[in-house]
Amino acid sequence: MSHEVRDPADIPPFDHARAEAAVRELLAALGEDPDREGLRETPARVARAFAEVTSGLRQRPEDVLTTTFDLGHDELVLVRDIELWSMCEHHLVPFTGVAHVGYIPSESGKITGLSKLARLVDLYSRRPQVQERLTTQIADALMEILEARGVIVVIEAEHLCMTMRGVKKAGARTITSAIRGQMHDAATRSEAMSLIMHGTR
Ligand SMILES: Nc1nc2c(ncn2[C@@H]2O[C@H](COP(=O)(O)OP(=O)(O)OP(=O)(O)O)[C@@H](O)[C@H]2O)c(=O)[nH]1
Ligand SMILES: [Zn+2]
Repeated sequence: MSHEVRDPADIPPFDHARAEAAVRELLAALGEDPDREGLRETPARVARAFAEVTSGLRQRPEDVLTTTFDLGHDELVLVRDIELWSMCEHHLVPFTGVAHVGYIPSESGKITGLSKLARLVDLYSRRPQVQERLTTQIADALMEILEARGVIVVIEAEHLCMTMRGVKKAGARTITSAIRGQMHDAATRSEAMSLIMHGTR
């Protein structure tokens, strides 16, 4: 059993017909009549919805972190409270919360557009995920593509698999973090963590 994440180039196109057939089969397994009026279009709708929320499987971070400029800015850049919706790979139900993404640019000051950080969060969120992997993938992409000297990613999310079913602990929030490079420096990390927790107020 491989835990390797597959390269987007090796992932076949989304198979709408197969997804529809599977949803139809699931409805039948529930004891529902997939041909009753309210459900007739459901397999096609669910297939489209899944195509959308897994579209990140076929995207590469390089495609998103396109706009980079050398501004010569080599100090911390941090975007807080990036809304995220992902899907837990264990139950295929959503987890939702916020990501805080900060990086210390390369020596030359290679930076990216701020919206690209949110696009990166979206890209990795739109895959069957676990929160830990989502967190590290964002951090690793920034280190690699921006050649950042340091990165911090903190994600705080609520998993519907823990609230709507199972242990049913509404409000329980899971916090994960990934720290890379110079962000390991105690003073830098504590500055970033304080900005994440309190902003500048
Ligand atoms: N580490 C980690 N666990 C997750 C994530 N999303 C869901 N899980 C957990 O995955 C586990 C799957 O456990 P199983 O015992 O196989 O599944 P289950 O019988 O449905 O478990 P319960 O949720 O406890 O009812 C559960 O404990 C979930 O809370 C995630 O992003 N990271
Ligand atoms: Zn789950």
